[in-house]
Amino acid sequence: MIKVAVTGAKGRMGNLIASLVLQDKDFKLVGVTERETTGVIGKEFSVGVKFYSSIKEMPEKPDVVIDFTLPEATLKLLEEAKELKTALVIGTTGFSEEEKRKIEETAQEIPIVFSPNMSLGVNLLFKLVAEVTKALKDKGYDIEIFEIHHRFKKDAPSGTAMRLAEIIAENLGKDLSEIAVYGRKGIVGERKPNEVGVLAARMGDVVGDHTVFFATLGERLELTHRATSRETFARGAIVAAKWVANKKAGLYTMFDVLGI
Ligand SMILES: NC(=O)C1=CN([C@@H]2O[C@H](COP(=O)(O)OP(=O)(O)OC[C@H]3O[C@@H](n4cnc5c(N)ncnc54)[C@H](OP(=O)(O)O)[C@@H]3O)[C@@H](O)[C@H]2O)C=CC1
Ligand SMILES: O=C(O)C1=N[C@H](C(=O)O)C[C@H](O)C1
Repeated sequence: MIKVAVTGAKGRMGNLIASLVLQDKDFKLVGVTERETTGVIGKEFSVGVKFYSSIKEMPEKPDVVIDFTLPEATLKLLEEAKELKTALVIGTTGFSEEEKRKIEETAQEIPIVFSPNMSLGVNLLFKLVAEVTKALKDKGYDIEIFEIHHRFKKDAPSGTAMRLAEIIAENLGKDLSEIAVYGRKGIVGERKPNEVGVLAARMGDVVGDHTVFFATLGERLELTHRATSRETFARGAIVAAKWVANKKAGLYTMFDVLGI
């Protein structure tokens, strides 16, 4: 039985994941967290499972913590997980480069699965985009990334769009900070050959759409993934938690978990 804790359990992802953990016979949910100020600390999430403000307060030490919150909450969690020697599954997005380095450092001491998107479809999209970028490099194709998410999303562009941009830059042999263009306005001039546009829209209840365009004069290739339910991410996180529970320290992605 794997002991699991879920952070941000009042949130869209945290709530769904904690519910799936409760239904899974391989897991025991030992506690969930929320912000100290929410007024739920000490109250029951479900029968026998309480809200805590830290994983350190839980009556049983979790083997794995699943985290879909905010960067500031994840950074605090890194310290606590290091102290308790607990594995982590991090789905949170919106980290700065420095914050990502902190995750890498912590993974020298504990096993961490870190991925901006836990769905199989998006992880295949990552592979496809790498292949197509390599194949079209230096052949005059413009590459642009579009993403759409629900009106409640806090970070932009999405973590997935940023990962797509990194994959494209890696496969072009370029530094992303030198080629990324985040939106356009005014007399910006003609498009430069190596620009990679990253554009974010926010509307309604869109779960998560990502398209990468490869366009040249006379044709356009579009690779699109549309998530229609958050279960696709939540189920990916559950698979990752089972996978990482007995791994040695290291930084892993969903490629490792899914074996793709
Ligand atoms: N990797 C993936 O596959 C996916 C990643 N995500 C990412 O997951 C994250 C969460 O998304 P979503 O569930 O929609 O967001 P929500 O805002 O619905 O949920 C986040 C939850 O975390 C809580 N929280 C904030 N700070 C703390 C803290 N210090 N301790 C405990 N809980 C805290 C929030 O509370 P409060 O409301 O008070 O701030 C909220 O309940 C985002 O970064 C999103 O991009 C989302 C879907 C898939
Ligand atoms: O906030 C969301 O909802 C999502 N966030 C992730 C991201 O930023 O890439 C993944 C997914 O698209 C949903």
